[in-house]
Amino acid sequence: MNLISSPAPMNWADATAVLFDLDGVLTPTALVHEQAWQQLFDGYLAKTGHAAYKNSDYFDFIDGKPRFDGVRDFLSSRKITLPEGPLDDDPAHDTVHGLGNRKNMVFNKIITEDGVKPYPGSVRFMEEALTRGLKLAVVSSSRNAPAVLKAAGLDQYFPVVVDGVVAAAHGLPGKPAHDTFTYAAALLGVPTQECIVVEDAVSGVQAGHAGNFRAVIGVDRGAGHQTLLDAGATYVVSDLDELL
Ligand SMILES: O=P(O)(O)OC[C@H]1O[C@@H](O)[C@H](O)[C@@H](O)[C@@H]1O
Repeated sequence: MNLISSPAPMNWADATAVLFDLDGVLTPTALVHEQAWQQLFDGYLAKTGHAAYKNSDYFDFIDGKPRFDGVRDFLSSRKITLPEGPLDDDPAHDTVHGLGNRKNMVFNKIITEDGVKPYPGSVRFMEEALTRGLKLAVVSSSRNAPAVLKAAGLDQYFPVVVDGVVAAAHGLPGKPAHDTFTYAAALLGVPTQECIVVEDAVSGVQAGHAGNFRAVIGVDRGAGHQTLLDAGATYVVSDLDELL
């Protein structure tokens, strides 16, 4: 068990890049994902007569994973097996892809109506990294990452974005596997040992821990400090502002 508490200020020595998760790290959109998943499974479970969805289901089975892995892992926690269906399956269909696409409609409706404002502390941390000459990448499970970055006005900061679409196109396994972070480091041309990973989800912290990275900063937006430490975070903060 890792019990190191957060250093303040941040020790940037020997780091040349920061690999940021997006939803829940740079933008509060993890909450929108959480809400969209809840709406999806509230409807599906009530219709099919299963026990109701719990808040903890998101953190236990879905948080930080690629969309369809989230569907599969939640369904298997309830011992429900559904056909996969085609990737672009009709959101009305009760298949893995149909359910995932149904959730995506809810997510996009909320983002379109409400817009996206980044966490101010994360923007300050990102700017500090840039001032120090570090390279930046976003590594997100989400297929919506480019649209969310644009809506938040952050797209120009990130020359490398490894999202759910890029991962699928290159056959990279999603978080908790480290491969998407490792791929982003390669695209930046930086050795993984010089990269700092920043993550809010257990699956994302596990991904950072599984790779050979310099440090994994856990940002606790609801997963729990100790849970993130146990998943392999080097240290955990409530907001990246604490490190400046
Ligand atoms: O459905 P999308 O937008 O492709 O992405 C799914 C996942 O994207 C991640 O970034 C979120 O942290 C997850 O919790 C979410 O479920």
